[in-house]
Amino acid sequence: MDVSFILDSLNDKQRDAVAAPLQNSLVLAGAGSGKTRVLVHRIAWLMHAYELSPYSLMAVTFTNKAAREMQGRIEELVGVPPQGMWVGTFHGLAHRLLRAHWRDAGLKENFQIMDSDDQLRLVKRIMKSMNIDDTRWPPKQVCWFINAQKDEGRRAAHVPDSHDPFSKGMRELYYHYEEACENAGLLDFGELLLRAHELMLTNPPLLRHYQERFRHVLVDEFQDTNTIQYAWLRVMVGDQGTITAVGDDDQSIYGWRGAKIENIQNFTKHFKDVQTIRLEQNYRSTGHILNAANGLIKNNDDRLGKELWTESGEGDPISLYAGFNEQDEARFILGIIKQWRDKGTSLSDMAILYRSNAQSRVLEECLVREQIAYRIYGGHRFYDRLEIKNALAYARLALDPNDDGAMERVVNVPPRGIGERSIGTLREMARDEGCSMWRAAQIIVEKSLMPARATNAIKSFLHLIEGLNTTVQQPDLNLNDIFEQIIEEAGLIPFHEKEKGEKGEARIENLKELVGAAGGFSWSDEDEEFSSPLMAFLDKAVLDAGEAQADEYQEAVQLMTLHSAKGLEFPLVFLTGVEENLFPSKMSFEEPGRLEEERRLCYVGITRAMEKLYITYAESRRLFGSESFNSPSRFIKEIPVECLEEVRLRSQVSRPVSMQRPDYQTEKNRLQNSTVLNNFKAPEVNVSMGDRVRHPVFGEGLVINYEGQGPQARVQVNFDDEGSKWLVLSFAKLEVL
Ligand SMILES: Nc1ncnc2c1ncn2[C@@H]1O[C@H](COP(=O)(O)OP(=O)(O)OP(=O)(O)O)[C@@H](O)[C@H]1O
Ligand SMILES: [Mg+2]
Repeated sequence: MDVSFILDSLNDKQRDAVAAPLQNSLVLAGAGSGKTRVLVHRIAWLMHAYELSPYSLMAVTFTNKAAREMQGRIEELVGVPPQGMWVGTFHGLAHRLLRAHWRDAGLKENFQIMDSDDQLRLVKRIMKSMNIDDTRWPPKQVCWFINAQKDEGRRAAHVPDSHDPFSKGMRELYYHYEEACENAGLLDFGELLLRAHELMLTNPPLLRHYQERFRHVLVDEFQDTNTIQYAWLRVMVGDQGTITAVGDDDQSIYGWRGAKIENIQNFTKHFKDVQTIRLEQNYRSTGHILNAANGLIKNNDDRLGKELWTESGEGDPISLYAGFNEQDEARFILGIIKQWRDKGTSLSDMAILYRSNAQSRVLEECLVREQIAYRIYGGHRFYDRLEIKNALAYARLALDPNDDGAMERVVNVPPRGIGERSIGTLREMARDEGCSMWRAAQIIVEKSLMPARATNAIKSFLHLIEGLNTTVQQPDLNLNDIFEQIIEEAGLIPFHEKEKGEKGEARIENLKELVGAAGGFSWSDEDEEFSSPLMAFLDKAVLDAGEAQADEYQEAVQLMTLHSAKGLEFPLVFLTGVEENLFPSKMSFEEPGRLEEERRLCYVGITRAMEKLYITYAESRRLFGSESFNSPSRFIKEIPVECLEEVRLRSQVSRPVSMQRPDYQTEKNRLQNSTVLNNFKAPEVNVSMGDRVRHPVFGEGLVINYEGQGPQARVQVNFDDEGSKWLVLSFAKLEVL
């Protein structure tokens, strides 16, 4: 068979990697140099040139979206889908193993996966039942501790004993947490990996089976594997199998979550006869974008060292925009998006990237106002929304009434007269009897242990869930019918109808969307390890959170954090909020090495852009409920100046790219000359953006923002002594200076 078509569209080095013998190899290369492309072609090559069955291949990607993309690209290349091949994230693959071998893994058949929100609730519950002071041991920190241990492959019993009371307390809580998870059949994300690793170590025949099956394992984004993931890879590959890993040390951005860059160095020691290949030609971005990325990352020490080059010409310089505040930044971005859209660029080819999820709100509001479709990755994701989680909790209870987490969530949602006191009694009883809250509720009803009203309320809840339990067991009901019944019988629609305004409406729409998503869920033969489609759907909702929204293929601007942008590319990219304290984040100043990780994150951001990159920052920003004035990020200064061009909406004022805070007079000119901002003039009181004003109490300040119309009109003034305040214009008695 002629297999040259697999190599045709590759450069020499990429070919070396793709057509290498069946051996261990490591491809180390910068962004956009074709690492992921090499993996796809390598898979095709193994199937065609070496006639390996897809069944004997496993590929690990970083997100579910990347896994789907990889499958699509293989199919495009070879004409048929790679059936039988395992492609997924570490979590997804571990989960698959555990569902298939739940008994060997020491799990309950209907074990449930917890997301971080469920995990936090569980920790809080445990701490409450132990009467532990959550100011001394903040529950979030407890979760953090537990997850960090799991990332390192440590169970509570493996955590070294310590004299320090804090560590001792943490270890103790970890023990109780493990026990609670075990009893309730709950697995957090870290547990999936840890358990899958243990499953292999403790079950030699099973391990042999998988080692014989997977002749070759492929890993993308290898630089971000943590200890337990790497250990699992090593076990799965064993002595017989081989592995291809591709990665870029300059894009290691998950150190804060336990990723170990040392895995790259250890790779050549742990695997035999590793062929190392470096790729240096970048096919993604223009020269200016690439030079900016190279210039920035040079400031990091301890790099494996590589320089990217491109044949694609210099392209447009990177545009730098100094927003007056976050509103202005968003307005500017929207302006550019509309220009590109009107010139014919698809909205899906545009991405807005930010450092932290909270930054998306202002951007989203602006997009909504302008009626531009957008899709948000991460943040408040579809399956994370309150109303969706409630409906899913009902479904979980219907499958397994002993799921305490689900029970706590919905036992009184909608309110049905089971108040905090009753729930407390249920909780206590469950603890004393060593049973689930469901069982405790049954006992209370059987023995009438509570006042009649409370008992009746609990009785009707039991009745409701038993009914749902029958529903989910009907073999001829589709998933969407099941969710329709759940929503109907639990009374979720009338509950949200009572909520005022748009919020309730949006929640009802989301519930309908859930029914739609359930209807569109396909349960393929690949999922044979699930005992029911509902269970497969519930797991997917946790693991796939946000990545598989119904509108995935609709044209929409893509919004995401820099962390979720890894591996992706877009013709037009906005890198926003590039300010000191935000990016690099304030936290990164405290821990050694973190600043370098932030710089790598910036490198990831810049290298997502193919044709055009905008970098924006705001001189004042309201975020996390307070106002701050940050200078432009040091990263901007590290970009070679010839790659940058400052955008001047404010034509008369010339401002070099500088790190200085602007003085007020220049600011005033700048604002008043700004085409964007001058559309906002207070109608009744004669105050304009950029005016110096005096307030009888707060003193002098500068008008920096404006909202609303008529009597509701408000201005934001940055007072010299009192900081920033929002004032209602009609009351504020401002005097323009
Ligand atoms: N030899 C080639 N000829 C043409 N285009 C190529 C070639 N190699 C890679 N590309 C294209 O360059 C872009 C970047 O490739 P790819 O995403 O595989 O890079 P990467 O190294 O995985 O990047 P990242 O580090 O960001 O994950 C893609 O659009 C890819 O199709
Ligand atoms: Mg890639």
